[in-house]
Amino acid sequence: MYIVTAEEMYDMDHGAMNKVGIDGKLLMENAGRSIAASLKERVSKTYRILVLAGGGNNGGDGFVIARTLLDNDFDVTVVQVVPDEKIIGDALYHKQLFVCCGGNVTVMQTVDEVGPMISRVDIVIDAIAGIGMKGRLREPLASVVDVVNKKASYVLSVDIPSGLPANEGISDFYAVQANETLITGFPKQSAFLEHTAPYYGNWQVVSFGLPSVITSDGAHRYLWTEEQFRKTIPERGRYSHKGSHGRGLAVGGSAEMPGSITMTVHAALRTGAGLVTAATAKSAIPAVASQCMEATYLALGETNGRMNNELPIPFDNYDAIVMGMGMGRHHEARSHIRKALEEASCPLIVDADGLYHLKSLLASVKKRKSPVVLTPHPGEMAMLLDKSVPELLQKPFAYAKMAAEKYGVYIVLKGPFTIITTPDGQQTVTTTGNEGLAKGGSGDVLSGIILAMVLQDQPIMEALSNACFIHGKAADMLIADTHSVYDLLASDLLHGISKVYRTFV
Ligand SMILES: NC(=O)C1=CN([C@@H]2O[C@H](COP(=O)(O)OP(=O)(O)OC[C@H]3O[C@@H](n4cnc5c(N)ncnc54)[C@H](O)[C@@H]3O)[C@@H](O)[C@H]2O)[C@@H](O)CC1
Ligand SMILES: [K+]
Repeated sequence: MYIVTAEEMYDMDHGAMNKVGIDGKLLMENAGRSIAASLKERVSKTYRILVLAGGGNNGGDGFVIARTLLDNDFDVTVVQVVPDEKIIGDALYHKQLFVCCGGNVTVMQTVDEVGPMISRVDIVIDAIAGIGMKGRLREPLASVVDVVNKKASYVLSVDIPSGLPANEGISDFYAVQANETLITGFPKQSAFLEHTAPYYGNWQVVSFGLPSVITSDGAHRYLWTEEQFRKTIPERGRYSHKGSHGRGLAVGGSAEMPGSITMTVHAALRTGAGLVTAATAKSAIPAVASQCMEATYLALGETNGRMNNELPIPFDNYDAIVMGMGMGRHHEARSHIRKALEEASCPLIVDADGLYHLKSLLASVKKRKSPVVLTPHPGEMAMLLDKSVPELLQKPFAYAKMAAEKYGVYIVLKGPFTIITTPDGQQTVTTTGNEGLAKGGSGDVLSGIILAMVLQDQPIMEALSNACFIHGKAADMLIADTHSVYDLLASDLLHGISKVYRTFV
């Protein structure tokens, strides 16, 4: 499923109308009918429904919903929150159909009238404004939204909560707080941003009949769902052997932080890597080995329990490498990262402290022939780009794309909505996971899962998307079953990986 900006959605709408020749009135009919059909399935006819219709096509959708529900004997009325002259084109056509079918439209004179009407009904359908909103909602519509937010017992928004921007990068808005949103066509960027997503409530996508010849044109952002995971997860051949599933290397950890690399190698093995070696400070090895018997070890020279660069790492012996977790920010650790960039001819994944070192080496990354994957959380991404975290979170899609293209890297920008970007700017989003992951060690487990997935026979973009899906889904399955968001530990995720495989593969 694509994730779109308002402009991309309009391009598809216009393509359907101008290239294919589908009438806009028909698209509006489809959109409204899909939403009414969803309501009909689950709402009792004893419920009173009020549609708030604005002046654009979003309001037009509202008239179709009202007409369809009325035809199905629902108790539905429409309050038109803009004057008559603002209802034009396809929306006017559908308003007239509603009225001809016996529908009742009240044109709002003052905002004060709206409160009592909202208080009398069970469901408010918010068709005030859609993706055509420009800037902050003006009066009197802002006051109407205020009344909806204060008085409505249940709000269903059409396409997008009115007042909410569809695109990233906008912080000044006043919007409906929906209980649910039925999105027409494709989800908009704002459904995947921390500061705007909560306004949607629960959301689902409904179709308005866009032909696929139009939708496949030029979209470059996708939601990575369970369906994609099932379709793309590589099969494990009956006659495969450990070498078929890759030799992975994880470089990190120290005497003081042996847990990070332990979780990484353990997660990589649990996810399906054939062979995994942990390269860490010599004195950390007993602690790591006691927790993970299946890994092999490469003892690195150390100073005060932290790796130094006395002993070289044979980077070329591996099929993929992950570096950084718990390795420390001292300069000897940096020289291992530099060497890996120069010498390793396999995919290189850089996480945690490794990202800190990489900042000064970014210019040389593009010269590498084999892929580099960066796995920052927003703080690390902000550090890499010299931005503040709030700045980054306003426009994560744009910043990730800009950095991935500029440095020629894959970026896994971690968060409640993880955005994965390829060097040519394609993006996927995974939405699995929960607040139980907000604990030390979660990222180390993800690094291991990523290492294992990159080692399998699949394109890197799919490997990264599947890895993020598994990591989040493991957490979701654990809190649905044996754990809660409070007690979940990163090491519990290792068992969650098994649950994900047993359920979805
Ligand atoms: N063929 C299509 O284009 C389809 C469009 N659909 C619907 O149409 C919507 C987009 O329609 P439109 O482009 O007409 O735009 P909207 O319906 O989102 O709203 C634009 C209206 O809001 C007003 N407005 C803009 N900025 C404002 C502000 N800051 N304060 C107050 N009023 C403001 C405009 O004057 C206009 O009346 C989608 O969200 C979707 O619901 C669907 O029906 C599917 C088909
Ligand atoms: K709306």
